[in-house]
Parts: sequence; C-alpha cells; structure tokens
Amino acid sequence: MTGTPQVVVLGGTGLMAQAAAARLITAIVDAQAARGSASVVLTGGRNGNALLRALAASPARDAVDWTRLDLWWGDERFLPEGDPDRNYVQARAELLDQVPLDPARVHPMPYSGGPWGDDVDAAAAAYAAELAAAAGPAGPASPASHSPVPAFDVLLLGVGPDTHVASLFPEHPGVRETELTVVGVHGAPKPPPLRTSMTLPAIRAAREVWLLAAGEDKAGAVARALSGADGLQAPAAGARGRSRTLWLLDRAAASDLPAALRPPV
Ligand SMILES: O=C1O[C@H](COP(=O)(O)O)[C@@H](O)[C@H](O)[C@H]1O
Repeated sequence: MTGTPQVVVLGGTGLMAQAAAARLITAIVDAQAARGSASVVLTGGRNGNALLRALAASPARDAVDWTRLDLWWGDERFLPEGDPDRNYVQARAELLDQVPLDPARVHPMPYSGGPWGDDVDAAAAAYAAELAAAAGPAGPASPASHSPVPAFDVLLLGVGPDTHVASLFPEHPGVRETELTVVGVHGAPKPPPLRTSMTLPAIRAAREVWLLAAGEDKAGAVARALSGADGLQAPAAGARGRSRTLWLLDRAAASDLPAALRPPV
C-alpha cells in the first residue's frame, strides 16, 4: 500500500466530478492498453453519481472500449431489485444504460427479495464468491485474507460526513473485518439499515483507490481522515490503494484541511 495519499482540490463540485471523470476515462483507456481490459469498482452517493453523470456527458467517453470493462460495486443498499435508492439502479440511470457494456462483465451486488431473500449475510457471501471466482487462482489475495478479489484498476469511494466509505461506518463491525472481502451490514446509521459492503482488506487490494468528497458537509470528515485518524474511527483513513491513494476534493470539502495538507487550488 502507498504511504501518502495524494490530494487534488478543484474549484467546485461540478469541476471535481468532471476532473474525476476525465481521470477515470484515462485510467480505463490505459488499463485496456496495458492489460486488454479494465476493472473498476463503483461507489454510490452524491459524488459517485456526479462522476458518472460527468462521464456520460464527456465526449471523451468514446475513447473507452466499454465491452472490455468489468464493473463491480463497493457497497449496496439491500433493497428490492428496482428500488430507486439502490446504487446500481442510480448508476444505470446516470451512465450504464447509455454505454455498450458487456452485461456479463457488470456485477451489481445482490438485492433483497431475490435469491437471498432478506438474508443480507448470505447475499454478501454470494458476492464474495463472485469476486473470488473472477479473481481466479492467480488473483491477488487481500493482505489479511485468503479470499481473493480481482485486481481492480480503480476503486471509487464516496466519503460520508461521518467518514464512512462504501458501507463501512465508524466503529461498526464491518470496519473491523480482517478475513471476509464482503460483509452484510446490519443497523447502518444511514438508511437503509441493511447493506452489503466490501471490507477494508478488499478495498486495499485495488491498484488505485480514489476518494471523492465535495461540499461543506464533508469538510470535517476529510480533515479527520487525512490528519492521522485510525481506520476504525474514520473508515476513510483506512482506505488505501496498492500503488496510489488519491483524494479528489472540491474547495468546500478541503476547507478544514490543515494548511500543510492543502495543495494550492
Ligand atoms: O450511502 C452511501 O453513502 C456514501 C456517501 O454518499 P454521499 O451522498 O454522502 O456522497 C456512498 O459512497 C455509498 O456508496 C452509499 O451507499
């Protein structure tokens, strides 16, 4: 894992989303050139959706070979299949329905009422098995786990005002997980209470982890996570990529950062 996170601050929310979308297009194109295909883990929430919207609006999106892209999710709200609050449903509306993806390479997390009924832990285990199958025998094991996940090129994370990432909330059991790659989340402080989430070991298996935060309500969380908080109390602080950890902020989200951590805007 890389030691020092990189911080990039953009002028406003829209610019942050556009800059993140431009970087993501480049990262996907580079991965496809280097390895034949690319693998990206999507996030939900306001900033994740804004990135997808910016990507959909970008003429450069045609540089991506969408048929050679694997899409995974870092977390999901455990709700019925078509529920508009599901991260997958929102991602489809923002981008996925507008580009020629290979459906076999799109891996939404399970919904409630499907094969796993209301058993969120069974749903999480099924997603972990899907990740392990995609990783294959040569896939990188996450540091503390024997369950492999694919070598994600970029794993995106929104940062909540309480420093949560994916559905890993401060001091919750999921953030303490060291073996499993995906967990069922019970009693999440942000609705809905039932969720599935990748764990920190799975997140840390990604080549690059990008954390997105825009808006004044994120300023305290960003400052805490980047000022040496531990990953139990501030899950965002525990999210690191193997070769890069990049924070993409707007000016408001960066406003509480100590001067030493704030790059020139
Ligand atoms: O509920 C969730 O929240 C986080 C953060 O969302 P935001 O709207 O505060 O930016 C998101 O990253 C996560 O995927 C989602 O399930």
